[in-house]
Amino acid sequence: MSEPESNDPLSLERPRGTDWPEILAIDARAFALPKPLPGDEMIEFRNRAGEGDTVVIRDTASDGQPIVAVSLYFPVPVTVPGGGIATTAGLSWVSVSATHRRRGLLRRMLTEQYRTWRAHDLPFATLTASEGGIYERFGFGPAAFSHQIRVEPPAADFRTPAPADSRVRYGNQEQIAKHVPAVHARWAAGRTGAITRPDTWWPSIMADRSFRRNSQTSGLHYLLHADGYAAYRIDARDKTALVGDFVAATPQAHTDLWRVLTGLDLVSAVKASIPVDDPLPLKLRNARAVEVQGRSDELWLSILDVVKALELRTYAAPGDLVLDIADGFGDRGGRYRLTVADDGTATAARTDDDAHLAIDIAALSSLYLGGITVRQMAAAGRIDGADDDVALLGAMLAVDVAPFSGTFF
Ligand SMILES: CC(=O)SCCNC(=O)CCNC(=O)[C@H](O)C(C)(C)COP(=O)(O)OP(=O)(O)OC[C@H]1O[C@@H](n2cnc3c(N)ncnc32)[C@H](O)[C@@H]1OP(=O)(O)O
Repeated sequence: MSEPESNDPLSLERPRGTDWPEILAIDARAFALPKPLPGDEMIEFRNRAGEGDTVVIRDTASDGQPIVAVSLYFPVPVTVPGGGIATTAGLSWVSVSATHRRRGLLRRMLTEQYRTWRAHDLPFATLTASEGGIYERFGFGPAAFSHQIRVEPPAADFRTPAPADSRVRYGNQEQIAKHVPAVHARWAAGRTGAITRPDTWWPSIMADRSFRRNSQTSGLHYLLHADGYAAYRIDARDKTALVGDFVAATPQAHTDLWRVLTGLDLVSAVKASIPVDDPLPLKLRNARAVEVQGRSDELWLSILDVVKALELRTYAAPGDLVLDIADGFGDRGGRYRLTVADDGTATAARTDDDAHLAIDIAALSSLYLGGITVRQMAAAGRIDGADDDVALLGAMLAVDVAPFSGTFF
């Protein structure tokens, strides 16, 4: 679709094949990166982008009609409470030229992307955010979180004795290619909030493309375990091991892999991003050996189709509530009845009945995976209703595992 308006030189369009080098250049500039992706990386990226939809805004009044903004989404599978895997619209590469910022171009692109998502019946949109203040106005809320940790190997004293065999081996290329995507998919299917990486993402990850590292770091070392893997690189400047991926489908794999990582000789510290409820500190005699240096919002979520989204997950307690949802951006606002049966499955429907609770779509999206509790949200004044109804919604939405996505996109 192309929509040049009569006197508006800024035209929202789908890109032409020849636009991609310019799109990548705009993106690198907007994200303050040193340079755009070269040859092979551009092709891999285009293959990913081709699975969704890209929009650009062209300044038709300028010489050469430069592209001044870009936004795209690709399908991103996310595991929801109960184990279902939902295809979400993964918004990414959102860039507006410094010359055209704060003139509504992001809003215009998102309005078009939102229209496309609704036309494709997608239940959610997701993103990883560059800044925390941008996306709530469009109905996104932070929904999964991670801890950035630092462990000094000598301080990591496991409560259990080391086995005679570590059960972990460094993998060669062939072993990595065979094992890693399969065990990642197995792990992701069992972890709320996890992203199952589409096939088109793996070539770039396996090739360890330049944008994934800097000139001071080694390539990725893959530690393989029957039920997991860890991929880390060494930063030569301070001899730290930077864990890029840590995937353990069983508690034993988690212990075995961490034991090897925290046993790396000549390494000053191991740094990783882990779920906020990761058991690693509890496996050590001194939990403070795992120093939490930061907490990030990993994955943002926006419920696009309230009925579909509410019915996709399962719930921890039965109940019946009418939610009055506010939406300042899209078409999601209104009252919905959520009814959860004894087996934890739900039905949802629009209703004219009186509401028990009022909440906006971004706050509900933040609660959806269980990364923020209803009690926290209510304490922040972002749910309105009687205490009993707040408590009931809290019991219904409760999860026993903190959501963790494990993939930046
Ligand atoms: C999913 C991702 O890709 S995250 C990456 C986002 N991109 C980047 O960070 C790259 C660098 N930044 C940019 O390219 C641009 O500054 C963007 C994309 C963040 C914003 O684009 P703009 O065209 O300037 O935004 P636009 O003018 O449409 O603003 C829309 C609204 O968001 C607000 N907004 C825009 N940027 C920000 C920000 N950084 N922080 C807070 N609010 C913001 C505006 O005030 C406006 O609010 P309103 O409509 O409610 O009054």
